[in-house]
Amino acid sequence: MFEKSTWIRLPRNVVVGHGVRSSVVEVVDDLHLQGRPLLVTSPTPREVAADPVAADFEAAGIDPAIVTIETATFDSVERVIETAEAEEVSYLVGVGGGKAIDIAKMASDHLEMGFLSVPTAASHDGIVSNRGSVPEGDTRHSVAAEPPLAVVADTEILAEAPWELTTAGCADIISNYTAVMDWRLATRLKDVEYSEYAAALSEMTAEILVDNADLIRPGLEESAWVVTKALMSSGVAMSIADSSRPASGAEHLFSHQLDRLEPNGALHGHQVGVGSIMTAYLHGGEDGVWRDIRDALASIDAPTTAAELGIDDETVIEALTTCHEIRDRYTILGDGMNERAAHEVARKTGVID
Ligand SMILES: NC(=O)C1=CN([C@@H]2O[C@H](COP(=O)(O)OP(=O)(O)OC[C@H]3O[C@@H](n4cnc5c(N)ncnc54)[C@H](O)[C@@H]3O)[C@@H](O)[C@H]2O)C=CC1
Ligand SMILES: O=C(CO)COP(=O)(O)O
Ligand SMILES: [Zn+2]
Repeated sequence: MFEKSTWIRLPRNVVVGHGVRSSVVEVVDDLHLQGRPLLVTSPTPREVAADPVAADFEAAGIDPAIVTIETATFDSVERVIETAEAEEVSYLVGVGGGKAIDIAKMASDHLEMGFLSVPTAASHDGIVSNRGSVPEGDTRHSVAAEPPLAVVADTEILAEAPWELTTAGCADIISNYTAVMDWRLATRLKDVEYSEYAAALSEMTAEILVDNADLIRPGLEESAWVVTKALMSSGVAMSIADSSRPASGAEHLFSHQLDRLEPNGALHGHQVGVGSIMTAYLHGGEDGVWRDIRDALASIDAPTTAAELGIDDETVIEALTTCHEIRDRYTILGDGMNERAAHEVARKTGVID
């Protein structure tokens, strides 16, 4: 008997384009959401977009509450939940980079409330996904969370954000190549659940981005458009898989470990990009696709070395040799690299000197 079932949760409205920030209230109306919103944001995105969105709500006769978080932690999720309860809000709007959006989606999951995603940076592929990513102690959780009811991505805001945020988003997408390699390996060796559709979508997204790399240039609003569409497509792949597997493999474990070792390190996307160069080497050796990944990253101004990340060589080696312990996710790192092997891959790929 065929007993398989799946439940894919995706946004109902996706609004992307120039000036669409001012459509948030209209989108709320289209979704028939009633009552007060709670805007969940972080300091800079608050100035850039959350305060203007709050003003749009006020102009429409809706009184929004607002909470500013600084970190992507369970404490922040707790603070947002407490604020939502105290302010008696009916739905949440995450306004910011990956951290604010992750916190909003996890809090709305707990509160059983709808949530809208309003990215202010094209820096990560959590804009649409139904996952949150949060560190706790020695580990990094990939938490099931509420997917957004709607995404409102204003390309004018995204294009005006610092350029490195956009290149980080590109690198987060390029890292899908190695994430999918790890996923297929884990399926073959450990029989982990696998979706050919999600894997294909994730790879195709990376491919389209790389093919359009010449359109990705600072100051071009079209770049924000190309990158944002890729970030959404990658997020949909995660939602189809109901796992971050299509977009997160060993290169993400490496980045998550760097976050622990060097809390003021580089952007998430930049770290996973450099990780991806090295894990591609581990998968394919000298003749594998690691050079293509490195060149694709370089072509969109993303870092390809530890020095460009601003992280010292020793920390890279420590992260490589310990990051398999971050979570129970089988990857090309297996049960861990030893120090000599880590030096070898980091040197051969030019990540360290
Ligand atoms: N849930 C998921 O599926 C995914 C989650 N993530 C998570 O997202 C986080 C990384 O996202 P990021 O956006 O890199 O981090 P972030 O949210 O810390 O943003 C990076 C910086 O950009 C600033 N910023 C944002 N918009 C700006 C604007 N318009 N102008 C000027 N500054 C602006 C922020 O204030 C912050 O300082 C990590 O915690 C990562 O684990 C990443 C990918 C997928
Ligand atoms: O960053 C992600 C995908 O780009 C997902 O994060 P996790 O590695 O925590 O699942
Ligand atoms: Zn990522």
